[in-house]
Amino acid sequence: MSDSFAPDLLADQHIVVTGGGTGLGRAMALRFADLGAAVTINGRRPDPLAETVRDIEAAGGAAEGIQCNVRDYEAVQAFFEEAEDRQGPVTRLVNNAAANFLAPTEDISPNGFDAIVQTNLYGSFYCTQACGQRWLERDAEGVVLSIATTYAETGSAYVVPSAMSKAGIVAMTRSLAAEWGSEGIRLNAVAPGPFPTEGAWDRLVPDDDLEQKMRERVPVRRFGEPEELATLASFLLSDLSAFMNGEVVTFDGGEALAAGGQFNTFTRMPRRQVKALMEQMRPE
Ligand SMILES: CCCCC/C=C/C(=O)SCCNC(=O)CCNC(=O)[C@H](O)C(C)(C)COP(=O)(O)OP(=O)(O)OC[C@H]1O[C@@H](n2cnc3c(N)ncnc32)[C@H](O)[C@@H]1OP(=O)(O)O
Ligand SMILES: NC(=O)C1=CN([C@@H]2O[C@H](COP(=O)(O)OP(=O)(O)OC[C@H]3O[C@@H](n4cnc5c(N)ncnc54)[C@H](OP(=O)(O)O)[C@@H]3O)[C@@H](O)[C@H]2O)C=CC1
Repeated sequence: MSDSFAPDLLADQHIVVTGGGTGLGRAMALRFADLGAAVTINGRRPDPLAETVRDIEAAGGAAEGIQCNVRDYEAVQAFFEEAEDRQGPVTRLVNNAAANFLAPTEDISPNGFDAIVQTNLYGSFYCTQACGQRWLERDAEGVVLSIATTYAETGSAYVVPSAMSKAGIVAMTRSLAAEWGSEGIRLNAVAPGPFPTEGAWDRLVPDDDLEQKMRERVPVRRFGEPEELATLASFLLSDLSAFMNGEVVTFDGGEALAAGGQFNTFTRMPRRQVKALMEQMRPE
């Protein structure tokens, strides 16, 4: 994808992308490597990791894939040791790995709740803390970018463990932006709207009809493209955004805002019809 970033925007960076073998994580890993970064990705399944590493290397980039379950504190410690042994000090972190499913809240088992919250919230904390400890010890600057959701702010029916854990990630981002900012460590988050990845769609979009309804909720009448998110993430990890700290950037084609406006449903009607209705209501 062409963009106007300098081709070496992320040179000299070693960027960890959790869950970087698939979906949005993969798109970010590919872009970061294209902009000169050494990239280390993790995840539980070896095949997506190997495929993404292969694709990055084929494009001339540097990448390593290391299996890791971010729910496991010891595994996260071992992952960062291994990542730094292979490609040197980690300088940037993207908390992207996540778990989610649609479920009536009254039916969620303790294990189901744990699977989501431990991946999203604990996993992001373990990785962020591991990086923060290293950067503080080394007196090194660093940047953490976490992938949240728009419903971290509003809440959402049927994805309660995800909403709870993403809200926790936003709280971590804002808290550590204050705590570590003076040490040269910045933390920001992106709150994406719908991006049709296999991982999300298999678990969250039951059929074509609902997919169409989801699309119509977005004012720009389309879903996001992973490459668009990768472009924003590249900016947020680079020094171009050096003054941005503790921010949550909504990236959803206007979907979340539109959901709240009292009269936004009029935008689903043909504009000519809306104008006629409004004309009728004007006083003589
Ligand atoms: C479109 C707008 C987007 C909105 C925002 C999107 C946010 C996202 O996060 S999209 C990313 C989606 N990607 C993933 O979720 C990838 C990772 N997911 C998984 O690995 C699984 O889906 C997982 C979350 C279920 C975890 O898998 P695993 O660790 O292998 O665990 P188990 O299969 O053993 O299940 C654990 C536990 O959870 C219960 N469970 C699984 N699926 C459901 C379900 N659909 N409804 C209710 N409960 C479910 C399962 O039964 C287990 O509980 P117990 O039976 O009590 O042991
Ligand atoms: N797609 C969308 O519409 C939206 C996505 N998001 C967020 O974007 C991010 C990426 O999602 P997306 O690309 O769509 O979905 P994916 O399912 O493709 O991505 C999730 C990734 O996380 C990895 N992962 C899951 N559990 C663990 C674990 N315990 N340890 C390590 N890695 C794990 C998965 O690999 P593996 O299973 O091999 O471990 C997978 O690579 C997530 O944070 C999601 O919440 C937010 C809003 C909207």
